[in-house]
Amino acid sequence: MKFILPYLKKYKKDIVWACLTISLAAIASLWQPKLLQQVVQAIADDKMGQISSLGVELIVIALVGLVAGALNTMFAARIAMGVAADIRLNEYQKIQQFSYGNIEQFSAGNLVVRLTNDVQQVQNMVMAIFQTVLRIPIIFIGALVLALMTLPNLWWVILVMVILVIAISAGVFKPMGKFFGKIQGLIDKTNNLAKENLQGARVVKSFNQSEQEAKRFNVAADSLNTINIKIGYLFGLLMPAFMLVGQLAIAVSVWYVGSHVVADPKMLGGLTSFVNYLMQIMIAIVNGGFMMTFAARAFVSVGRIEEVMQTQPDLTFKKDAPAVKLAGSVAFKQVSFTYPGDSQEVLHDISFSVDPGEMIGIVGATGSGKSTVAQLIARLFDPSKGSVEVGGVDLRDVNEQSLRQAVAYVQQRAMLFSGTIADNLRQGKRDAKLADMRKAGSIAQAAEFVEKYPDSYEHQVEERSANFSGGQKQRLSIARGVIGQPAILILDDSTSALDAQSEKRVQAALATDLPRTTKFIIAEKISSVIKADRIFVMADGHLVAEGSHHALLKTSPVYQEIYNTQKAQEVDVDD
Ligand SMILES: Nc1ncnc2c1ncn2[C@@H]1O[C@H](COP(=O)(O)OP(=O)(O)OP(=O)(O)O)[C@@H](O)[C@H]1O
Repeated sequence: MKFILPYLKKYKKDIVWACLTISLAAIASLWQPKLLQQVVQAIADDKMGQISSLGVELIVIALVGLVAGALNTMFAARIAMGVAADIRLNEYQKIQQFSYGNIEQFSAGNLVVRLTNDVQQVQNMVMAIFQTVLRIPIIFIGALVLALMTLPNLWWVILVMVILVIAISAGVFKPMGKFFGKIQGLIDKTNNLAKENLQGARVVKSFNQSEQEAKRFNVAADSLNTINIKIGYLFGLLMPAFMLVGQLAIAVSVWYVGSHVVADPKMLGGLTSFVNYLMQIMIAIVNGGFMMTFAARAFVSVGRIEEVMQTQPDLTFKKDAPAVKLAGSVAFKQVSFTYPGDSQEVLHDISFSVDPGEMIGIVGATGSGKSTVAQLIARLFDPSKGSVEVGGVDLRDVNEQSLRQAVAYVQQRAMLFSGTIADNLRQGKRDAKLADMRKAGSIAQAAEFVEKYPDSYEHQVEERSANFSGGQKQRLSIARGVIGQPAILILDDSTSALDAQSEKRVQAALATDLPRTTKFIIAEKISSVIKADRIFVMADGHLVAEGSHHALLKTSPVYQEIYNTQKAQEVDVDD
């Protein structure tokens, strides 16, 4: 609750209105039995003249209750949806501040559930507070007092009924609350399985894994089903048990009134409202039980959202760092690195320095640390030991905007966002004009297919860029990388899906059009880096050699081995 209170402040007026309308609706439903009692009494006393005015009163009260109830739903919905939207926005903004490491720590799927499903649970709870919870004490106390005032001799019927209803509620709602808690986790699991399966639909189909996947999904869905069935059983028990208690209370009341009505004829009218109040008391207790299980589920979600909000980004940029135009030099000073949450160091004591405009190739076996080096230059992580400098500035002291303008990192897995091609290119240069896009498209060899579309750069990119081939996606992400003419461009295996001819054309265009840009070309194939000024050779997280292709062939056994293996595989090494 402490977490939600600040969010409620904004909706003070709606809260006042919600409280007023819910009170009015509750009072109306307490009033109705009294009027009914008077109607019955009028019939018993043969005072038919009173019936029509009582009828009008009944209709007015019912209408007041109806309108108040409808207005209350409107105010409660406004508060609940407003609070949920504010929490969602704050949580989203918080996630935006997260480092890559923070996001990996939670996992992207988990964060999505915390942003959607968990916020929905909080929204449901806020709605319930202003629609139901406030009504419970008014109805409970009001109906109790009015029932006692109506037939005071039957106080013991009320007491026994309340004790029985509370006992049943405690017995049923406690396990139900536990089951609801488990449901949240199981929904996460089935969602994740379905998401993974659908995203990997091609792999599932090509490896004929549909049956296997269906079995995996069935196991999770069965657990969810089992819990839902258990909840169903509890509900199945709950309603008849309450009904039994209610009917017994009514039967006892009728029997009691029946045996005393001759002595006190007014008891007959009282019986109708007494029975009604008994039901209202029972429903108030049952609703209280429901609200408690509901709240238990919502509190789990509040905890999960709070966890996100309280997580400190493990990588922040100095707010007072001056914005400068960073030069294209890069220096690693005794850099070692361990991924957050891992214990194994993946880069060991790496030092090098690169001058502006140099073209650096990075080669090495898979898992040798090439991409990790790239991620440290782009400051997706900070080194565990040592320092990384760009343009002579330690990245821990750099201005974020300056770094993002200076370094363009085209990642191994091309990732485009839904929207248009132009929207994606503008991520690399906010105010990019058509001419900039054409230039970038031509460097990345993307113009040849983009400009064939009738809508050219306004062509739509579907969700997960499903309407582009792997090579097209790579070309577009290279175009996004070069469009801002960065001081440093990192191509992390970004041409792996391009044919040899296109790759050569990209490299030639980079050399002519971005001559002053420092380029890091990470590649599996030596042919991709053969023209680099220097090639860095990585092995098991160490920088084991550096030099030109010819020099390395003479001096580096690791490089020779890579070269010979690729040559043996008849990879076209254009020597
Ligand atoms: N996000 C991560 N969390 C934990 N460990 C990671 C992460 N990314 C990479 N690693 C580990 O760090 C080491 C270096 O990985 P890196 O991706 O830098 O290698 P690479 O040389 O680029 O490989 P490849 O050529 O296959 O892309 C590997 O052992 C890898 O398992």
